[in-house]
Amino acid sequence: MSDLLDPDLFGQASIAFDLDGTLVDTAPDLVRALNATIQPDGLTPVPVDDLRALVGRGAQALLERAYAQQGRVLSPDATPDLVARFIDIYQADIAAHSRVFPQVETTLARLQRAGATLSVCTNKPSVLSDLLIAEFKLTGYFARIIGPDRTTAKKPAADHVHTALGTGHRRAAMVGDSAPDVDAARAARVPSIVLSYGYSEAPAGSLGADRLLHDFGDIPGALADIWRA
Ligand SMILES: O=C(O)COP(=O)(O)O
Ligand SMILES: [Mg+2]
Repeated sequence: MSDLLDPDLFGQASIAFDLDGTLVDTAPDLVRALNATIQPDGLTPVPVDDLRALVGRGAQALLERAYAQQGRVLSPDATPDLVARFIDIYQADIAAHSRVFPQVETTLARLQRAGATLSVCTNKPSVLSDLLIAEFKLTGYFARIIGPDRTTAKKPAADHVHTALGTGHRRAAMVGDSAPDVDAARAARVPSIVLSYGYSEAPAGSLGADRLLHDFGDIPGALADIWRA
């Protein structure tokens, strides 16, 4: 495989990436922080394998879903404190056991070298996203890191994808792992790629993305196919 991507194709492209389950395998630290947050409230620990059904719609949804899974209702009054507690615990050791997925860094570097604008479009709060990306020394790859608090409406809303992509590009794409990513891309009228290893509640192949990939390194080839079609 040639390392050089066609600058005519990629040089005018803007590509938005989801974070949890797409760029970084954050499940071990998310589940540790989640369990430390909910156990004092009498809930039983969530196994890491159950996390894929809970992640993808932000920190508050993560907690609400964990409560619902155990037949408990998270009262609106208690929610802000609980979200704050979760964020504190998670932030304190955000990258203890999380890992960047294989091929992410080399692929981002190839896309960047070809002139593509790269961004992050995540439902993870921006303060956590900035920190996590910095911990793994990936900040320099991204023109923008857009959490739900840096746009008018979060994924699956089109606005989130538009804010991440910016303006002035001729080609665009959204790369993610779950329904909010594909639905936001569709709403923004942008092609989507889904990585099968992520945290989708539904089977990744059923989400309706333009391409389903098993390896992050296959993204440039898939984008070239999509954009040349
Ligand atoms: O924090 C979440 O729930 C989801 O984050 P993501 O959008 O990067 O997958
Ligand atoms: Mg995700």
